[in-house]
Amino acid sequence: MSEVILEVKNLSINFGGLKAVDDVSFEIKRGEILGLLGPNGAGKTTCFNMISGVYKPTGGEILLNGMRTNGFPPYKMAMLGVGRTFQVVKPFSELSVLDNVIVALGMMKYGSFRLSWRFWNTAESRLRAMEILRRVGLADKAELKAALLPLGNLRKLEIARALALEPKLLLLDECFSGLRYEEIKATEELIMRIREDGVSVLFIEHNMRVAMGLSDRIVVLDHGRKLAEGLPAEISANPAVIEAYLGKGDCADVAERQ
Ligand SMILES: Nc1ncnc2c1ncn2[C@@H]1O[C@H](COP(=O)(O)OP(=O)(O)OP(=O)(O)O)[C@@H](O)[C@H]1O
Repeated sequence: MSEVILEVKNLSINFGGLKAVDDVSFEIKRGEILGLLGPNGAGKTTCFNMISGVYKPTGGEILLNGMRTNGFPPYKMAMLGVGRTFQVVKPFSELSVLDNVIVALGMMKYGSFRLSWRFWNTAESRLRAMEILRRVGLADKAELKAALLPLGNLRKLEIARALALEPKLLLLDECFSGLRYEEIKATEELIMRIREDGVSVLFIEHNMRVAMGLSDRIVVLDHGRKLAEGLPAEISANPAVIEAYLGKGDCADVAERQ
């Protein structure tokens, strides 16, 4: 587990006078699960937006497999192996679960939704999409309209669509949010299986128990800056982390774990 997939060096972005991300550095190795934590407004999603090409950093560097990708557009980052899910799930709700994955496969092949219709309904695309749905545990829902799925399955569909891009790095933005206990367990197992396939996972999570249990390492942001980095046990015992959370009345169970 020593090959570095993503390196973020002194990453910064300003929105007007606000330093939303300020001099943040960390790296992720192949097959590693890294938790990105921090109170509301800490800059976590903004980091995702820079890594996935939505925002261009105003300072610092993003290196994917050693290649500088600052300012690359999202489709290019997807082609280079950065898959992503969103805090708010965004399936094509009128399409079936299977067709949602087929569209994502077309994106992988053609780089645009406009052209991905070419991939539609080929035997190859259906087979591949079913394989991905089996991987995430949604094969029996393939023909259902996405709009009919409950949140837990919608989040699995988001992960399926990201997997269609055959990512080397998967960014998961609060993929446990709103899930029931059994759904959380199933999603944790899914992420562990994804990692076993050699994919690196960077995930944003507010639920401390989930973050501590799933992460190999954790990076904590606060007010755009890196507050701490370490093993889950080190993070849960870190006074600065406890203060950042308790100060905001958030995630009090960091302290409980000591
Ligand atoms: N496009 C933007 N324009 C202006 N300010 C922004 C923009 N995107 C994010 N911000 C600001 O940057 C800061 C960091 O936001 P971000 O969404 O990255 O935080 P977060 O850690 O993901 O928070 P949460 O846990 O609530 O999702 C916030 O103050 C936010 O209002």
